[in-house]
Amino acid sequence: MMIYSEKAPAKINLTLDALHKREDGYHELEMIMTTIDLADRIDLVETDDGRIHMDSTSGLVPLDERNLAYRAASLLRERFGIRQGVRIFIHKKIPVAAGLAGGSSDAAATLRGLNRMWKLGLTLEELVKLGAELGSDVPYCVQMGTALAKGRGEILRPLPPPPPCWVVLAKPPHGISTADIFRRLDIDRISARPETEKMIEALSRSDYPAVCRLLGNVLEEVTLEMFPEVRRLKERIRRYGADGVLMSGSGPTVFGLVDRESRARRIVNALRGFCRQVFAVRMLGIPEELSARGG
Ligand SMILES: C[C@](O)(CO)[C@H](O)COP(=O)(O)OP(=O)(O)OC[C@H]1O[C@@H](n2ccc(N)nc2=O)[C@H](O)[C@@H]1O
Ligand SMILES: Nc1ncnc2c1ncn2[C@@H]1O[C@H](COP(=O)(O)OP(=O)(O)OP(=O)(O)O)[C@@H](O)[C@H]1O
Repeated sequence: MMIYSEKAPAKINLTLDALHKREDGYHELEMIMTTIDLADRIDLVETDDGRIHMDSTSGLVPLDERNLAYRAASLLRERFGIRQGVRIFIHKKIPVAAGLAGGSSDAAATLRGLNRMWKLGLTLEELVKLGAELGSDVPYCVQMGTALAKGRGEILRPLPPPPPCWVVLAKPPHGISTADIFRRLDIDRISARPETEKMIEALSRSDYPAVCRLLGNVLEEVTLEMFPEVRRLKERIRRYGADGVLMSGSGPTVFGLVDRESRARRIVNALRGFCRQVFAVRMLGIPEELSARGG
């Protein structure tokens, strides 16, 4: 029995800007995302019953067609007339409904893995296009690394990786509905927008202080207003010594950037009493680090 394993890493937003609301109800976005060393693992095994089976170490993810990984498999089966079935096992490490693109990354890893298993011969570009049919974050998750994403998230431009540093993440206990946060966003009342171009320049110079200073996310105001504990968590991470702090995606996960592992560990220990899900991980913005399969 052959197992096809794929690593499904989480992302964080270094910037997130919403330019306007579109006719299709989605928001025109401009955001910089980078991959971090916090990952699910997807194991795929072929079955001959022509069905999609799902299982997971987490009780928090749906195990039917509501799961984005299920939908990824279903999309490939229909589009390419595949008869075989598949058993998808998700080893869940990424917190659910956290703003870290966990479900999207699982779907992207499923696309990559099934492309190998079913020998579809699809290029990364073709997989990115298929990913766009599944969700706004899926195209980026197919590609991984550091990228500027525009449109709904499907127009991608690779960027240089962030300077080497540590990321401390804290996820408050409740999950957040992305749709809910976008619904409450008032585009005309955004008080501070990230300077996307300057962030791109900072990445090109590998300028760590500038990257920390330029972190920005227009959804933060909305989420912080709704959940004061997320604001307090953010303040705490800064107080404990992070060089830059931001909420990722629509939240509620908040992250801090730190230049040394010892400082990252210290912040994690200080946060433990306030938050159950705390992690210190490295950025994975470099392509060689991402090409290692499995995990
Ligand atoms: C906030 C981010 O996480 C940033 O990375 C993503 O843009 C959200 O990505 P996602 O969870 O894959 O999003 P989807 O499942 O496509 O959309 C969830 C909901 O978010 C809102 N949404 C999402 C993306 C976008 N560009 N504009 C939107 O308004 C829509 O109401 C949509 O119904
Ligand atoms: N494979 C999956 N892993 C986690 N959640 C999934 C998965 N498939 C579907 N879901 C559903 O999607 C919802 C959002 O979960 P997810 O962890 O992807 O959120 P997120 O990290 O906020 O995503 P994003 O940053 O892309 O908005 C969950 O409430 C869950 O019911």
